[in-house]
Amino acid sequence: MATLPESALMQRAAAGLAAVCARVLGGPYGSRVVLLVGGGDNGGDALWAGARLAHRGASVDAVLLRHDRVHPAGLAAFRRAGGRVVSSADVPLTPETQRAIARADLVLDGMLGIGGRGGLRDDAARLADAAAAEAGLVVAVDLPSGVEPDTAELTGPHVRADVTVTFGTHKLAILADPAAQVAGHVEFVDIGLAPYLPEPVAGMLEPVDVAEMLPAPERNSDKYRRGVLGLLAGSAQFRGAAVLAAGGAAEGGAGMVRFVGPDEVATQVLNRWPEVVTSADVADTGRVQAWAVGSGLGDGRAAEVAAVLDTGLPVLVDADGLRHLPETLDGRALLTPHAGELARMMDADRGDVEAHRLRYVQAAARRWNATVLLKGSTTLVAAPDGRIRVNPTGTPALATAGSGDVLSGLAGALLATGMEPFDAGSAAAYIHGLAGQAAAEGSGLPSASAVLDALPAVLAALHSAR
Ligand SMILES: NC(=O)C1=CN([C@@H]2O[C@H](COP(=O)(O)OP(=O)(O)OC[C@H]3O[C@@H](n4cnc5c(N)ncnc54)[C@H](O)[C@@H]3O)[C@@H](O)[C@H]2O)[C@@H](O)CC1
Ligand SMILES: [K+]
Repeated sequence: MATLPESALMQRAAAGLAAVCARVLGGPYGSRVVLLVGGGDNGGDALWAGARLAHRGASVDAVLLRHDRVHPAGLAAFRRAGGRVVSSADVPLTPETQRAIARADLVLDGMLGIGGRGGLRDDAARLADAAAAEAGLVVAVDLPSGVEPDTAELTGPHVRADVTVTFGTHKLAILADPAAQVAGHVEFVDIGLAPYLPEPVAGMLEPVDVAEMLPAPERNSDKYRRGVLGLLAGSAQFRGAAVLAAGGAAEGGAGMVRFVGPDEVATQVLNRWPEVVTSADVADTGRVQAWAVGSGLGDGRAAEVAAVLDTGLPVLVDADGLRHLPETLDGRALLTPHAGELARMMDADRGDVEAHRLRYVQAAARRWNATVLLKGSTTLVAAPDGRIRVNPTGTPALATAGSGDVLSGLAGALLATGMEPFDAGSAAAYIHGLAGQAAAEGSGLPSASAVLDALPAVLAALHSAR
């Protein structure tokens, strides 16, 4: 801001914001727009964008949260463009403002942005409710007002947006749950901040990042170059888990899978994946480069999990395997709990974990000195050194039995190629999410087997993105 004329950044933000609004309205001419305007620069963005929409023929009303604190230049521009203020001093929610919201094609939420803390209060909360209940589209300016910008938590009343237009850089609150769940579709407006931004607190992979992480299939590849995975999964009770995890590894590019388990499970794995080699004991398994343990293991089997952890190889621990973790690990493990499993590991309440996903995943990574991948609608991956990645792919349709087993085999296969656990976990979550999306396109609510079937095409597309 110091290098630019006054309000230059706000003008860039408002121009991008107005363009998105115009697009979602299908053209602003003749549409009704209501601005909810807070006292800070977030409100200023809304007023400047409202002025642009009014210039293009929209009928724009503004509800000011506080008449004594409003962006002065933004308000002046809004009035010059023909915009009307429909609230009266310090009474934002009147029958008139309520009517305006109910009639609006689009409500632009400019109450709070990155300066907001602690949720919406009183009138602001009631305006958010009115917009959610009655308005057409709700477009949030920068962030849905009331969410916690830096922790992605919901600590009080907040806006529920259909679209969020964010400026300059992505904020955690629009990437990570629970806050991301109220952001709707996210549009990014570049206002030229990139050279000035500090190191990011979290990363998000793009297709080319994942493609570059994957080992290139080489002509002279032998199975050890592609990675050999040891798999300790499944039980008499949960045989399918072993079949799906083996499939995740086999379809995920493993050079070979060495399965350990009781005969009745091994038979079923072999029926589906004849390329798998089986043995009855961890000690009898031939050479492997990484292990995946835990999917469908059931209770017990602690000694086998301990034997795997003792090998000193990179190990992925999933599901029931997470019951048998030692006090600490050696930094080479990848733990893949869902919120319920993480709650049990941390002796916490599941609801508390869901409300503070970022905090818990980082705490677990520190506590076990391991990379922790927390599954869920937005998967988070935390390294013990504090790095965080948020996974952008996936679909709610992935919340299906066996989907986690596929992920564990796939992530294990990537570990076996020599990728560090942080990369293996985040790349696997990315690929698994894409496979879920592809499978959902086919059938709406795909089974875990359908996700598995989608893996080869997704991997082939990523390889060609290099
Ligand atoms: N910083 C930048 O480079 C840019 C910022 N822009 C906009 O400016 C916004 C940030 O503006 P501000 O820093 O003025 O802050 P906000 O507009 O987010 O919030 C205004 C003020 O409200 C108060 N407040 C905090 N929590 C509250 C609560 N729960 N209830 C009521 N009041 C509360 C605080 O004093 C805060 O400073 C961004 O989100 C973005 O929309 C854009 O104009 C583009 C450039
Ligand atoms: K906002």
